[in-house]
Amino acid sequence: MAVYTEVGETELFEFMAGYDIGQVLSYKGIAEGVENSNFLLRTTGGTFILTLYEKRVNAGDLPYFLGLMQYLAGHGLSCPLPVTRRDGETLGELAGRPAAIFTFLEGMGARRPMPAHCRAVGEAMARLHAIGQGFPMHRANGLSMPTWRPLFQSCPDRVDTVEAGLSREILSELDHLEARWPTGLPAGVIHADLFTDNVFFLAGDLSGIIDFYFACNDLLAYDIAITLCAWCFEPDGSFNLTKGAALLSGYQSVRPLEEAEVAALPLLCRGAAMRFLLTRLYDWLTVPDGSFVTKKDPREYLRKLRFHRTVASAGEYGYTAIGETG
Ligand SMILES: Nc1ncnc2c1ncn2[C@@H]1O[C@H](COP(=O)(O)OP(=O)(O)OP(=O)(O)O)[C@@H](O)[C@H]1O
Ligand SMILES: N[C@@H](CCO)C(=O)O
Repeated sequence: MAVYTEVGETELFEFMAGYDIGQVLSYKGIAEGVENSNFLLRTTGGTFILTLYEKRVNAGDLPYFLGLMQYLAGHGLSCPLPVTRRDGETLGELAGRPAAIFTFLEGMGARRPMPAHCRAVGEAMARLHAIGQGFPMHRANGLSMPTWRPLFQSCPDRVDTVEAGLSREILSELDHLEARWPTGLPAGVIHADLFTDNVFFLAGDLSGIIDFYFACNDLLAYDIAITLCAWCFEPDGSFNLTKGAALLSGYQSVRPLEEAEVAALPLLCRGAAMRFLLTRLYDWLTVPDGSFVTKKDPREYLRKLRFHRTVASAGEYGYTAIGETG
């Protein structure tokens, strides 16, 4: 349940006086989500999402996240739009936390993604990348490749209790990634957490993208790698080539990949799997049981990493050059 901070009626009414979106009819905590406290807010002006930013989000990054959502929405990408207050700001303070209100997006995450969902998410990601080229702010990726070894080193000394030999496997993989991580590929704004719970569908069509709190500037193809990892594996751990092909062709219908990006894809997928393996591993070993933060199984990403290690070329993810048939 992601409501870490309770909000009293009086303080909410005071906060709402800064906005021009009508009288509060009701507000209710939202169970989903891990990082922040979210409330469904109904007013005489419509339905909104109220977000209170908790400790795991760096307040200094909020202008980038909110500015990005405003920019993307303003350029036709469907995502929550931060509502502007009477004083012209989008960020305020409520219950001692930075807080903002967003437009409500209809739809829900695809519980069992099909190839058509994968194609749609590929296309939407490419549009995000294309629009993001004009966004003037910059935020370094706080979970980029050089941060992975220190993150691993900060894990408690019990890594091998998750799986025998895991420390050794991670260290050898880090050596591999550090020696070969690509440079010079097209870069720009990436979502960096485009998992199935962050992409909404309505009546089969993609209705919007949420949760920009890992967005940053990094390699565009790294975002594709993250998304392939999140959308194209089956519950039994196998990679679904049809879904991979759909995601990549959806992406390429908007932005064709460069040869160097295609060549780097297997390595970027190993990196993406490592990033989520490590953050999940850290939480697994440090977050107390029964806390609000839902711990996700690091072994899911260990299995994905092992698969990517067997991949020799992007064709094994379903990639075909534009104009060729798969
Ligand atoms: N603009 C929106 N419109 C509709 N629903 C939303 C919107 N923003 C958030 N939600 C709802 O709130 C939930 C949590 O949002 P979000 O994923 O941004 O939270 P979070 O705490 O950053 O979580 P995490 O990073 O763990 O996914 C979503 O799953 C969705 O149900
Ligand atoms: N998407 C992340 C969690 C929060 O962003 C994961 O599945 O590990």
